[in-house]
Amino acid sequence: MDHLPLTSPAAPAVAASLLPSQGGGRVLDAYKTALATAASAAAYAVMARSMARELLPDELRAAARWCAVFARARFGRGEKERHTIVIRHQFDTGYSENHLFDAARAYVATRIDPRAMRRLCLARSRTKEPDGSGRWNTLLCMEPGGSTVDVFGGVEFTWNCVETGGDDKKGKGGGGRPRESLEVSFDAEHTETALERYIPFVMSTAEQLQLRDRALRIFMNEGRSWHGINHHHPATFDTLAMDPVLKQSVVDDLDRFLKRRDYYRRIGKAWKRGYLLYGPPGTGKSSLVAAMANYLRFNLYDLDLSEVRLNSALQKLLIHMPNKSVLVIEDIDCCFDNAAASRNGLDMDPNYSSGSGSGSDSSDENWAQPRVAPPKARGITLSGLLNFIDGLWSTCGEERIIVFTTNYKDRLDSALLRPGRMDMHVYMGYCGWEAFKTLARNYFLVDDHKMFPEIQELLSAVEVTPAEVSEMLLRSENGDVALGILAEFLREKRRRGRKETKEEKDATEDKDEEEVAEKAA
Ligand SMILES: Nc1ncnc2c1ncn2[C@@H]1O[C@H](COP(=O)(O)OP(=O)(O)OP(=O)(O)O)[C@@H](O)[C@H]1O
Repeated sequence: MDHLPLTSPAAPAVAASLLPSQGGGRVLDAYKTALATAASAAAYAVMARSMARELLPDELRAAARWCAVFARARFGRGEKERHTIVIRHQFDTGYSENHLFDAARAYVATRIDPRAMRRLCLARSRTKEPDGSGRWNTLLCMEPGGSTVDVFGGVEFTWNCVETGGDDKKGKGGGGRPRESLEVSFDAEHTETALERYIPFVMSTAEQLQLRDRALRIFMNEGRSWHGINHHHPATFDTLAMDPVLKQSVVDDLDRFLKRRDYYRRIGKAWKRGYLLYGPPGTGKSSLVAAMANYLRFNLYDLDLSEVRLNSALQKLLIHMPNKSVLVIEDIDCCFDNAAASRNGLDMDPNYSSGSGSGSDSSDENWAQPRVAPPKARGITLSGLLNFIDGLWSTCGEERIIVFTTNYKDRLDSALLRPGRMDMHVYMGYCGWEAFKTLARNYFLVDDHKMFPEIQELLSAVEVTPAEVSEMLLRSENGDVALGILAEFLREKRRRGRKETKEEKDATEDKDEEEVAEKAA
């Protein structure tokens, strides 16, 4: 076999530099021999590669390639320095728990592939809520000796579960029992990423998981403190009957808010967001608040201002609200006393004409008529509340939502409607066709029905709240029957509406005639 020609452009230069002035003949020979040997080795390698390509099946070549990569990774790793962060279950004294260990364990549980583990530990614990109720948590953990790999920002982090100790010597607080640790290892060059980005990410992910799993609570004010009970309101954005575009815009707004911690810091604003929900009673304002709390997994703080007598009490309540919570003040239009009532020390405003009390009365068609008002806050003012929310309160906490609800947006103090005060105004209106379809799907799992065309037409002709529709749909478990009841209810509403319009028209005509007669007389 012929040797390959020596075509390397470097060769003549190298050869020239090797040419000594005397005895150069032997050196030159040796150089030529070396080059010829190298060239033939290269030629053999090329030939072997092309033979392998022809003779070996694809699978075998892929396996060989994998072995090469594995060997490189395995033996190459030895060359790289590895660093390890040890997260002990307990500190050395053995008395205090290491919360980072719990966070890491919860995080690693989400990264374990059970199929890749020969031994797994399954733990179930019951957490006691302050109201005495219990909650079960199930966690998949690694057993000592277990290992799993996580990739973050392109960097590989290897988690190991390690058990140490376990001898009979009763260490201080350790009781001689083995101690479990989680260790995370990575290439030394990624130490900064590990400490500054990965570990904070592990902790925030664990916090999110904990938020997701925790039982939500609703707190109500009594005197100067909050009292909470578990919050099981079933409303979610899926069950809420409202205009789909508006619903999506509320969800998007909440999502944006959650992601904007750094943004709020950068622009120097408190990380809070205000929503004003308005519309007739029974249109779902309270349900929307519950859906928001369920969506965010935030606890609800339902502030009854009639219980608050002094500004100092209000401030104490607000300061004691933790982060990640929703503050709701319902019927804000009737929370603050007017000056006259204040002077008289009255709790009730006889001229009150809000349609809503503390709960909703869906069948009340006279919601705009005068009623007995709920007690009002005395000693505190709306501007005092708003100033506190915008001022001190916003500096002592973050990630908070404030919701005000009202049946009468037009009666609200201009201070509340000022741009920048309530970030989003959401109108909760009468039940439209899309909202009805959500209710029908919720109640009877139907997307279509022979009665739908008539109901659609009736809904466009009458004003009916989602609460009224829900009430009709609840009257029977049989969808055909319930939709029939609803259609009859809507027909009756339309009949009454027409009659009232006719009576009003007749009355106006009578009045006009009377006036004409009087003028003629
Ligand atoms: N948009 C809606 N979607 C689903 N259910 C609704 C909706 N609106 C009302 N409901 C039903 O009616 C009940 C009362 O509604 P909700 O209390 O949310 O209305 P509201 O507008 O807050 O009334 P109020 O102004 O009187 O406080 C809810 O528990 C729910 O069953």
